[in-house]
Amino acid sequence: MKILKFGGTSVGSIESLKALKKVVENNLLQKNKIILVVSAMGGVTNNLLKMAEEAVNGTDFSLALADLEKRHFAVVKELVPLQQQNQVITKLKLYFQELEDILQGITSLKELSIKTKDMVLSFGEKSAALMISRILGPVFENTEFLDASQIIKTDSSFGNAKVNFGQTNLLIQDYFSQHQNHLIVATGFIASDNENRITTLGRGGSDYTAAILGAALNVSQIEIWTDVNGMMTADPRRVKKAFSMEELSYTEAMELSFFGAKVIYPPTMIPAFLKKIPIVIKNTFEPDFAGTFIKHDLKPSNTTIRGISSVDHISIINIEGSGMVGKAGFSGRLFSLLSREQVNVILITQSSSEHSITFAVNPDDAVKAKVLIEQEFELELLAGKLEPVKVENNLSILAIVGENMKKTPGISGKLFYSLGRNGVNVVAIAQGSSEYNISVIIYNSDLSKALNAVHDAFFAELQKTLNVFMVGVGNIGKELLSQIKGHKDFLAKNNLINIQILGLSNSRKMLVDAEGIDLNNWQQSLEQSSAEANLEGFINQMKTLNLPNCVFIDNTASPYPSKFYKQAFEANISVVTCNKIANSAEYAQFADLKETAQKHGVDFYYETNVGAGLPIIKTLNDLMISGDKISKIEAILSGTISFIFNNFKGDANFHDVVKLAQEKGFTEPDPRDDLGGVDFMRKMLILARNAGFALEANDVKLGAIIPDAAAKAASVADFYKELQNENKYFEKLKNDAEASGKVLRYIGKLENGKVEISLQSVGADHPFYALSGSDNIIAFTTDRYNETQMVVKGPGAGAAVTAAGVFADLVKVGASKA
Ligand SMILES: NC(=O)c1ccc[n+]([C@@H]2O[C@H](COP(=O)([O-])OP(=O)(O)OC[C@H]3O[C@@H](n4cnc5c(N)ncnc54)[C@H](O)[C@@H]3O)[C@@H](O)[C@H]2O)c1
Ligand SMILES: N[C@@H](CCO)C(=O)O
Ligand code: NA
Repeated sequence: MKILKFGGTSVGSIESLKALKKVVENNLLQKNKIILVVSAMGGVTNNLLKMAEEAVNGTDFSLALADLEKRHFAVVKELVPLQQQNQVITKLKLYFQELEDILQGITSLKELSIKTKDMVLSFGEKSAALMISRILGPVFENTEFLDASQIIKTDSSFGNAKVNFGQTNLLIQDYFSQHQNHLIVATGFIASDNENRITTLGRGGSDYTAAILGAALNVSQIEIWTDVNGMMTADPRRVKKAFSMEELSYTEAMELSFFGAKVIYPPTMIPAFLKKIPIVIKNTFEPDFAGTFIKHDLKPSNTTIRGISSVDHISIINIEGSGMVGKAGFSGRLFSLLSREQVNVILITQSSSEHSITFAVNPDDAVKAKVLIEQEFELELLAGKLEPVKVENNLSILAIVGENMKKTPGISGKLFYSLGRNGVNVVAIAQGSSEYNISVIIYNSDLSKALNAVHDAFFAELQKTLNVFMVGVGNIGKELLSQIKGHKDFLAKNNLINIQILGLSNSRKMLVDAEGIDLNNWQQSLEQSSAEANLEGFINQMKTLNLPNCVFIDNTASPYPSKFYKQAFEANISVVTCNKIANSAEYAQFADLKETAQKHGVDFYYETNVGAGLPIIKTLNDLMISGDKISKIEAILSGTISFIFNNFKGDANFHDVVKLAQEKGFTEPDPRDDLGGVDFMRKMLILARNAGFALEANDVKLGAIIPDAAAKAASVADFYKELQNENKYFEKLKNDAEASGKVLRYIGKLENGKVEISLQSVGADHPFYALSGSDNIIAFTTDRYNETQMVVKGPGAGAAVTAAGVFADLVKVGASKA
């Protein structure tokens, strides 16, 4: 035998009642013996309460009452067979007449006791159960309505009555033994006291009815039919990746729903729990969903936590002072005061110095609690033994829950790492020694970010999402987006990293879409965006969305985005860039950026600043962190210039070779930066700084490659014009070198903390002689790589290799532990 309990949303409309009927039919088809427990139609309980209040205030409740009737009659007309409709409507009319009499009584007495409220509320359950029993008549002949208030007996604490189980169990067993061949549709929530006055069972009362019946009758299963797919791993309105749990223990259900999860209210399940009756949460609107099982004997789970619960709005009250230290009775006095005055304490933490106690309450109770405490401890406050009581608002609770957490080290580490890395400030912490639950109090504005970050961190079988905002979609940026598009699925599958582009900007337009930008037509979307580019606005939107695992990518050559890196770090957003400007401006800025990123536990990756995708920064960092000392770096770090010297052969024209380099995407957006040496200078400076030298740009001795007139041309067009004029000059350079069997190379050197870059002719004996295409080469001489240098060589410019380097940096952010 099974109990099927249907909540308000499952009985709230014609559609849902049709779905309910299907569920019942399916059960009967499978020859299941079932008992139904139903709530009032969705919204009816609140309407009844409102009517009662209108009645006591002397306002007119007749419209609301008429609405209530209409709602029920509409269902009857649609779902009850025609020949029985009158009979049902007559019965319902009797109920509503009785209800009206009571409401009128309330109006004349101007008094609404909890006792009367219970009576008013009972009409919601009674009308629903009566109506549903008639809807099911055609499905099963012997369908019977049961007013369960007749067999569930309680004390007289109206509003939240205590069940007298001895008496109740006998009455239940007796009733059902006499109705063995019936399909019973019972009211939830209502009961009666010894004088047969209606009582109600408090929060989650209909679930409680199901559990009471189930336990008394020793059923094999209790099904709670609702409008969601079971219990979810986190609040699905905030965490898109939340998923339904297959099963969980009673303890876990208890912990999870203590904060948040509204699917069931587990304390009501205790009768079932004591008898080890499994409870299944099912979806009336998706009956094929298997459901979430709450039971004993669970399968071994592969996750350490079962789920994350949260309470959106709480306030905390903090009491501290010397008056509390070592005072055994202090917390007793405090908490019995709060309990006596019906202030529900959600969570408590106390420091081991006993100097302070912090507890969380509903925001509605905060002021009341403060005043109560101030009265109770007036003397201590006056004597300065307690500090003034502090209330803090706009807070939330996030709790991770799971029985597997017990005796598993590393869980709190993971929790706090993911919160910390995402810049979520933890205001207070509580963990019960049962180790089933770690709760943190955080700012409400951080709750969504925190929930998503923690969900990503613990459900490792799920992908972690990187939320990316990118400025610069030119040569490099465009290629990067195409690489991401092509490789996204692979990363999701093999590295569990899901890359979402939420923001794009070029120098004209910008586009931010919190749902993610479709990479199949990003160009069109950006072009059609109504938002003009506005970097400050872009950054603000990125910060306001406050997402976890957020990354800002700068693919521009502009100094402007780098002004925002620090703000990004401060908002716990990582930065990945191929733009060299930030790291080659003043040393103080470079140092500050590195320090800020480190302080906020986020990443700052710029591998492509030097040698594009070649592992140069990484190699240098590896040498440094392993304690090696760099004594010399020699390098060719301009892909453009390499390409030019490697192709300026035979009767090639210097101007045309430079043009070709630009067309191939090797040059900077402004090729004067390459030919004038600035780009190379920046790279040497960045290397020197990463090698530990606090150098500035003007410490670099920069030798020229091109005559001044070209280097200082007012525009790119002028620059190319100048190059045409200088062809002879370059011919001569080349011929002179060739005459002595040498080639031209633009070489940078860092030695003894000094950097110089110069144009040299080198012979075949020089390691940099044989270089082709746009190759870079870098040779590190260090304490450990002394006799033979460590050399990295390969293509050091071009959209494909550069974008790949940026991409790898991005994935590195995703691969970090939180
Ligand atoms: N070409 C290479 O091989 C290579 C290698 C390593 C690093 N890089 C670096 O890559 C960066 C980009 O080079 P590119 O060739 O793609 O440049 P590009 O001119 O093709 O593209 C630059 C993009 O940035 C946008 N942009 C510029 N200023 C902006 C602003 N203030 N706000 C928003 N968007 C802005 C432009 O609209 C454009 O979309 C440069 O910093 C360059 O040094 C290039
Ligand atoms: N313009 C640069 C790109 C790589 O940073 C070069 O030619 O080396
Ligand atoms: Na590199």
